[in-house]
Amino acid sequence: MAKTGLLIVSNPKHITKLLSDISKTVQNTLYIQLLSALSDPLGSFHANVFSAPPKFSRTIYSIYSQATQLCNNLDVRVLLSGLKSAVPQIKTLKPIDIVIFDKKYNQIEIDNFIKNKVPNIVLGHKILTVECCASEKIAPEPDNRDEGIYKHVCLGGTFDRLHTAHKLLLSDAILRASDKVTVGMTEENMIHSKILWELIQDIDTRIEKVNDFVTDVCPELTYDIMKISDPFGPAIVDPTMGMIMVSEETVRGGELINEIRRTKNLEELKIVAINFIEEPNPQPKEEHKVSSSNLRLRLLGTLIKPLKNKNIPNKPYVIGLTGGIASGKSGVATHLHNLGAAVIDCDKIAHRMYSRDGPSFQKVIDQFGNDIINFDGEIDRRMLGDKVFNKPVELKKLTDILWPEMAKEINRIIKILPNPIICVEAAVLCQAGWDQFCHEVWITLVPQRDAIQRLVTRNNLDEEQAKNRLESQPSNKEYVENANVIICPLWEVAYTKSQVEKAWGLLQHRLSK
Ligand SMILES: CC(=O)SCCNC(=O)CCNC(=O)[C@H](O)C(C)(C)COP(=O)(O)OP(=O)(O)OC[C@H]1O[C@@H](n2cnc3c(N)ncnc32)[C@H](O)[C@@H]1OP(=O)(O)O
Repeated sequence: MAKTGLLIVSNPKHITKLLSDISKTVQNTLYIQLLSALSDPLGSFHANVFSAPPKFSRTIYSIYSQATQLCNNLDVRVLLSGLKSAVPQIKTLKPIDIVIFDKKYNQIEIDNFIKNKVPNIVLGHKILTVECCASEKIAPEPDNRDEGIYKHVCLGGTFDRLHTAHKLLLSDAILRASDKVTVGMTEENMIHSKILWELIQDIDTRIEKVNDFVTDVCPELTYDIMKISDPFGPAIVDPTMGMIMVSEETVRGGELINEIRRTKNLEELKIVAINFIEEPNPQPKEEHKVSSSNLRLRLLGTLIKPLKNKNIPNKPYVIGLTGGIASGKSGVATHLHNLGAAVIDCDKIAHRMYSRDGPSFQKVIDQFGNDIINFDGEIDRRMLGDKVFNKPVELKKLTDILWPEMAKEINRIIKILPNPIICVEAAVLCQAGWDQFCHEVWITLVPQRDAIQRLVTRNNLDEEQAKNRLESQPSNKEYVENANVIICPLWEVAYTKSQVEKAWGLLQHRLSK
């Protein structure tokens, strides 16, 4: 299979057939160059079949929405330079391994075209012709397209895991800009309300991906891709901006920007809204439009980080299950148990360590005093909890006593359990360094506000106490950094179970290798 393909489209109506065929031929990136149907032979390449950029908008919408349905595994990039003005050559950042035509040309035409128009092509490249008839259906065209071209166009967003709807938004902005496009990229303070925000790519990665795309599809424009920490960015102060691209659901944001511009005697921005691209195969909890949230949801249960080689025996296979307080670890452990894993509950091991006959009983009393002893001679865990939760120094004194004994006990149990897969459930597994004896780290993740709510109802704590408990633990972001697999038990039990089953199935697949 070729890594990077260049598809030369003489008639966009062929796209459906072309994309279905090409997804079997090209592996990573597919560039699409729209070629004028009137520009035969290929030698006179420049686009003139479409008269003005708004018409390209419809074609590009159609291509990206069909790409979503037919070859979502490919990074599809519709090249825009030739659509804005005649350009002598097709420039691409990645070298082309295969050129695909949608109609037959003779060998001399093809050779000349490749030689003159495609400078970034690999030696030994392939040529493919997919002959098409013109009757394929085209995706619905967006309505109310605006006709104007503006010197400086702006847009903003999070642009997590750049997908076809982002590409469409950026492409439309590029088509409508004569000089410059400014892209405002939301900083972390603006993303906390998003679903699974902890999985959003870091801002530098997001900027890099957007920059890579825009400079690839249209290197002629100037781009300013900047971080923004409020919903307006430079759009409320920059007098050179003339237009803002928004999505259907952020039109109100554009209007707010204009309200502020009016107060500063700045000209209002033309607001152009782009239609959503429909999600062809929405799964439970997913939106019906192409979205980054859907992509993040799809990560649940999958291996999000490669496994490290650890110097531990292959068998049994140990999953370290960790996650914040009240994040649903025990529920996930139960699902794993039902699937055949043995579960070691480290909270219970800790309790055993300082039970009256346990190895740490006296040390804990010596450290925290006789007043934590109950009427039955056992340590009162609630009292001990009050002494250590949200008091990092005190908690460390307790864990310094307990963890070494617990680690010994856990490793002893791992050795004697008959199950091929063992789950070690521990709230602060990685902080204790116990990920060292686990082959994988799985985490449970729920938003902080939900964990607080669970603690209030489940543990009978008031909100202040619940917050204190949470604060004595690592943040969700820290958990995510250590995770190989993430489960989000935020919704109904059946959905959590389906995530665990997915993760289990993928684990079996990994183990079979
Ligand atoms: C490396 C590990 O993760 S081992 C498992 C965690 N245990 C320890 O670190 C031992 C120290 N902790 C303890 O001895 C007890 O938790 C006490 C005495 C502080 C409190 O006892 P209890 O009130 O009975 O609470 P319990 O042991 O059920 O723990 C309550 C929650 O705090 C979590 N927790 C316990 N210790 C810690 C800790 N050191 N850091 C962060 N969270 C902790 C528990 O995992 C549990 O989470 P969950 O509600 O999501 O299941």
